[in-house]
Amino acid sequence: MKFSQRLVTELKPIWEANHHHPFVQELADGTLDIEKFKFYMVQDYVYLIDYAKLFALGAIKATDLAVEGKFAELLSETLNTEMGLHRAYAKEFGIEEAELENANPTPVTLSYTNYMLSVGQSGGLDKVLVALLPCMWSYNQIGHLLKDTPGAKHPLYSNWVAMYSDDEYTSLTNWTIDLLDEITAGKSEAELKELTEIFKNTTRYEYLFWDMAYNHQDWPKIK
Ligand SMILES: Cc1ncc(C[n+]2csc(CCO)c2C)c(N)n1
Repeated sequence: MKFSQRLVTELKPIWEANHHHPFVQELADGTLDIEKFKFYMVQDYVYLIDYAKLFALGAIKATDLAVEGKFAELLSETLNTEMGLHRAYAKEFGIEEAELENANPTPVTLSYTNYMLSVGQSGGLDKVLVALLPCMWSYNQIGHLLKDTPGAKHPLYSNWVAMYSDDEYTSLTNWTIDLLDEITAGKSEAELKELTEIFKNTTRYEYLFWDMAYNHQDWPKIK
């Protein structure tokens, strides 16, 4: 069995919880409170600044030129296309670019990005991939799930849905899944277990990220 299939089977309940989170459901219905979406956008921008560095780590750990080039493409895609969407939203909300860039990460954002970067730095390409994949893969799935919902026609949320259900993004996600399957073929059960644990953690962080945004979870206000 391909490693990616094993991940889907083992982590199905967490994937489903992510897809059914009220933030995602209300985005689909087009009923999501705009203040929650704004809070999410700012945190996601700060998140992406660090997340993009995982693609740079992928390029560092790549053992052939084609893979190194693809990670460079993913890095550029994130910094320009994906974060471009966030900058456009921020402009619409009257949030300055500097404010976006200098926003304070919440405990969940900080913990999620630090976890991925520390795992990515500590191992080989396999660890970089399991750390970064739930993020790409789950958004691509959510993008497709939301494609035919009221959210896809919502004046504000339609661009978000279009971005994550886009064919180019789907093919980048599939390329990453295939690469993981390729480099994990023949690994021992102990190695696969360790990789599954990392994948599980970042999948759970995805849930926490929706939850943080939905509930505006931030640092305690202590003067
Ligand atoms: C918390 C969080 N998780 C996943 C994504 C989605 N995402 C991040 S990088 C990337 C690859 C292409 O740029 C994708 C799809 C997000 N934005 N925020």
